[in-house]
Amino acid sequence: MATITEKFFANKDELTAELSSCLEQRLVDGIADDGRAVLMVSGGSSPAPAYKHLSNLPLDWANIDVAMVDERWVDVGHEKSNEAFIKSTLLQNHGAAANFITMKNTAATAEQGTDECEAAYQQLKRPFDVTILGMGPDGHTASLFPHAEGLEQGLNSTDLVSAINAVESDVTGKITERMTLTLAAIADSKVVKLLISGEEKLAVYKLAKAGGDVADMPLRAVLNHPNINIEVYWAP
Ligand SMILES: O=C(O)[C@H](O)[C@@H](O)[C@H](O)[C@H](O)COP(=O)(O)O
Repeated sequence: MATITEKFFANKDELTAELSSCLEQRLVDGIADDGRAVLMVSGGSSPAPAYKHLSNLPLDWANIDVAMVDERWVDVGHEKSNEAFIKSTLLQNHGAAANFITMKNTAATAEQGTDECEAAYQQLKRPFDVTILGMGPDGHTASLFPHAEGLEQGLNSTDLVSAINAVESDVTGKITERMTLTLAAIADSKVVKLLISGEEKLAVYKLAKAGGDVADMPLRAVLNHPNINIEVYWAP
C-alpha cells in the first residue's frame, strides 16, 4: 500500500494555507537540491486558491517547470481546457515566469499526440517534486477514468503519458478524449497531494482506499500502489 498521510481541515481556507506553504517549500527544496523544480498540476476547484496564492510569491520561477497532470484534447482557447485554467491561476503575476509544458499539441487526436507529449515530458527532471491530483465522484483521478479506453495502458505502461478515451458520463461531459499522466509517472513523484472536497467524495475516497476493482475506481491504483507517497487533503 502507498504511504498515505491524511490531513483533514475545518474549511477550505485552512486547506489552502497548508497546501500553499507545503508547495512553496517543495519548490524551494527542489531548486536547492537539483537546480530546478517540477510541479505537476491538475485542474478542479480545490487547488485554484493555492495556485493563485503561489503565483504571487517571488519564487525562482525561471527554474520551475509546470506541467499538466491531465488534459482534455481541446485547444487552449476552449472553456474546458485545463491548461487555460492553469494559465489564468498559477501562471500569473510572478508565476508567469515559470516554464510551462503543454500536454495538448497539434495532433488531431490524443492517441496521435502521445509521442510528442511523451518526448516533452521525458525532458523533465524526475522524480517530480510534487504532483497535485484531484478526484471525481466516479473514482477517477488524473484522467484515469473508470473503464476508459486506454485505462489499462495508463495503469500499466512505463511511459509517462497515455491517451485516454473516457466513457461519457455526467462527470466527463461530452469531451471524453484526453491525455493523462500514467500511474508510473504519478508514482515517480517525491510527493502526491490528493485534494478532496466534501462528504460525498470523502466517502468515495474511503471506498477506494479499502481496495477492490481498479477498473471501477482507478483511484484505487494510486492508493494501493506499493510506493507512492500520498498526502490527502480534505475539507468540507
Ligand atoms: O480534468 C478534469 O476533469 C478535472 O480537472 C477533474 O479531474 C478534477 O480534478 C476533479 O474533478 C476534482 O475537482 P475538484 O477540485 O473541483 O473537486
